[in-house]
Amino acid sequence: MRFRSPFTFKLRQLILLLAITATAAILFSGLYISYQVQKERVIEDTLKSNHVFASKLASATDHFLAAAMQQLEFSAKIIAKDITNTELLQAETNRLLKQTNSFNSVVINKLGVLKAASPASLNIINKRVDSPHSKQAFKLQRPLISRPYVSLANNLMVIISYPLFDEAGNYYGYIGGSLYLEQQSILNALLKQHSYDGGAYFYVVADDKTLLYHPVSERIGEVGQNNPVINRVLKGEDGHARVINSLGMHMLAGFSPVKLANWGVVAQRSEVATLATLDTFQGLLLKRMLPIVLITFVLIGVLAHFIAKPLRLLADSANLSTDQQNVANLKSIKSWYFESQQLKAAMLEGVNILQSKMGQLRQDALTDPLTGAHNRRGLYLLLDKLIQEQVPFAVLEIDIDFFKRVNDTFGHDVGDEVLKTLTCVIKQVSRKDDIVARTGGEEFLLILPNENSDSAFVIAERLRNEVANTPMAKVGCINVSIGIATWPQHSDDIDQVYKCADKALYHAKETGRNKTVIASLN
Ligand SMILES: Nc1nc2c(ncn2[C@@H]2O[C@H](COP(=O)(O)OP(=O)(O)OP(=O)(O)O)[C@@H](O)[C@H]2O)c(=O)[nH]1
Repeated sequence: MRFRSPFTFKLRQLILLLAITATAAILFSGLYISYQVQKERVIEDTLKSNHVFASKLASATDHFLAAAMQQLEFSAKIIAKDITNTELLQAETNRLLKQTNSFNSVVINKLGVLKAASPASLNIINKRVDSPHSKQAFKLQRPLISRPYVSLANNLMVIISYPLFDEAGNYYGYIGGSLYLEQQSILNALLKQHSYDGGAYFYVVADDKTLLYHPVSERIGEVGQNNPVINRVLKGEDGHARVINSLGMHMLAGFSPVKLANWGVVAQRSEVATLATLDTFQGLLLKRMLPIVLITFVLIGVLAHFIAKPLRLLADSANLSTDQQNVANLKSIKSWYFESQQLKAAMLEGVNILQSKMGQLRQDALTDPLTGAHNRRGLYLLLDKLIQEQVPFAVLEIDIDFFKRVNDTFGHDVGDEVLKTLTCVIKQVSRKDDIVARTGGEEFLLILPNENSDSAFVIAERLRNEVANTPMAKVGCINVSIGIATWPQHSDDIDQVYKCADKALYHAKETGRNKTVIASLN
């Protein structure tokens, strides 16, 4: 039995392992790479679209502010014609409110006294207004957009103002429009109409980082944290960036400045929300691919089985046994690809060589090397078979007469040639089923199956005469003496039969040689 380590893998398992590992590696690395590429793409697209959105909104806000400023300029020109006429001032502020619908307007003279307001409120006309914006407007005497501030009526607002000069060019004050940030205002209405969906939103910041607009209205008026995107947009930069917002979320932000007011618009979407669709898609892809992957694995398994089968069968037959069954098994293995065919051919060749070598060895073990006749072991094997099959036979013990003289006279080599020639003569006289054996120096046995003493005697005499009439090289003619015994007539013990034949031969020698003697039956 061959020893097999418990850690020895079979070829089929290895092919399977290799193929499945390779398939899984290709599949998952493909999925991973495609996910990464798509992720980068989606992020890039989102950043760009957020930037485009922020740019459009910033441009719309710029246009809105420019238009508001133009309206104020137009009113300023009308007022300049009769600047002390408070009715005219009131009429103009009323017209402005009506024209813009939610653009509350005021006229404030250079002393800070409110001269007209729409919607009109008796309580505030002729009252002093002391806002930072007024001070700046009086000082700069030019069109201005204020920073967000809390008004007397506790409203968070932005003022857009235009300077008023009389026809002589003397500075009078300014006409201003207020935009309420927390309440419904024309600015709010403008921004709200640009809804942004899919988890995206935008906000607008003033130059002091105050939130002018935010979808969560409670946050309007809040001063922005140290947000890099706000910092960049307030520096006038236009672009996009990945940023972490105040809640610690990774955001994909596009930003664009509102140049006229030095405000900034930021449109952003969380990275998680952006990639959620991609994750769902990837999950769906994996789900759809799973049956194909499983089928592939099954096919790999079947293929691995067919690839490994011939090699496994060859390995099972690789004991180089010359047993016929093993050789037949080896021949029946279907080697359907080159390597297994080569291996099978090599193994069959090896078995053939082994078979012929073993046959030769077996033959050598049973044959006399000088004459090619059976040796004693070969003879016994064949006799055992005859005895087993109960085939009667005669034993002829043949001995050369005075062979010593041949050796002494002509040498040992010539003696060897005589032994070989005698073997040929014995074989010529005998039949196919007879057994020729050399059992001693110049002693031969000829076994004649199915012959009795009498018929064996006739054959022995024919042989003796044939020998006597066959000249041997250098030596000339020689003679042989023959003793005959039969199995089972003389004895059913083969050794006893030999002894009988031996006795008969001895008798032939004693009584003059060159004769045949049948052993007596007693
Ligand atoms: N050349 C040769 N001679 C052998 C071989 N084996 C035995 N002999 C010789 O055979 C001879 C047998 O001689 P003996 O037993 O005295 O018998 P013999 O001379 O034949 O006389 P008888 O048998 O009594 O007629 C001896 O000289 C052996 O050396 C062999 O293989 N080759």
